[in-house]
Amino acid sequence: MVTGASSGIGTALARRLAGQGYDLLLVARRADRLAALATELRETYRVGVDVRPVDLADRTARDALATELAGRDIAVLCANAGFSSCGHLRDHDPAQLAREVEVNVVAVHQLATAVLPGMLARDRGGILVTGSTAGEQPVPMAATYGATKAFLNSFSQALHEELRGTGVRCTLLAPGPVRTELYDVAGVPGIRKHRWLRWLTPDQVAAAGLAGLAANRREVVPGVVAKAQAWSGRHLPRWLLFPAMRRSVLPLLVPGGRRPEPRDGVLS
Ligand SMILES: NC(=O)C1=CN([C@@H]2O[C@H](COP(=O)(O)OP(=O)(O)OC[C@H]3O[C@@H](n4cnc5c(N)ncnc54)[C@H](OP(=O)(O)O)[C@@H]3O)[C@@H](O)[C@H]2O)C=CC1
Ligand SMILES: CC(=O)[C@H](N)C(=O)O
Repeated sequence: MVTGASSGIGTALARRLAGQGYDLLLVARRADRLAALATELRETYRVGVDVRPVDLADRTARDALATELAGRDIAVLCANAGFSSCGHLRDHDPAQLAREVEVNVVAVHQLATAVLPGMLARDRGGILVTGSTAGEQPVPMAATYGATKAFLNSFSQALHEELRGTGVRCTLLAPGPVRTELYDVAGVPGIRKHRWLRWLTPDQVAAAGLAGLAANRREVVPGVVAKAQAWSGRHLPRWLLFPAMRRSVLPLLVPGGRRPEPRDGVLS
């Protein structure tokens, strides 16, 4: 099962799993994209593909999905769907920020806890959680996003350790910059012009994540930039890290490309 299969890393995960012969259950909101991907995967790899067009921010729809999953033999859960709000927190609709928490955090937690008992009963299974290097430090201009990813990075690594000695595994996939629609959704498409971020493709990230899950690794941080982000997020004191972020990535996280000024308060 792959959430966020209609785009980016999720589509790449689905293609790679289909290539390994897995039947698939694809989840996202855009039914047309899921249907097109399902057709492609059935024709290319001769696997069975079901689609569930579900808004993971919708508790009722999510409950129904979780109930279905709890009753099915799910071999691999890729809890990947997510999105980011970028810019000042004060400029965002609180309801949309709450949806970000629902999709990025609550849905991942709910789906993982739904599949886990069945996996443990079969003593077999894998959960790949797409967190982020953004979870390794607070991220001004993406405050909600960074906090949701901090939850995922923590949760998935803790679960990895809890599952030691069982046939079930959990791996954190913590990418850095990946060339996907995430930045269009966040209103900062121009960030992709910045080549120094050494953008990875969704397929490179999906391949690394699935290889890490197969090897039962605690975490996978694909690429040089992501490794540098993760290291600095974990080890640099905030008084050094925040000024460095102000000079590098934070101005790129402002919708409309406006450079944040010191008078903006949170950045001064
Ligand atoms: N791109 C990057 O640089 C990085 C991305 N990540 C993470 O990777 C994951 C995948 O993102 P990425 O591929 O980059 O971005 P995309 O925007 O390309 O894909 C996001 C996916 O999440 C799905 N999604 C979003 N909101 C919902 C919702 N309410 N209900 C169901 N599905 C939803 C989208 O489907 P639909 O719109 O059809 O519902 C889409 O399939 C995310 O968790 C992201 O945080 C982590 C680090 C870096
Ligand atoms: C910009 C980034 O690298 C970050 N990992 C993200 O999650 O978007």
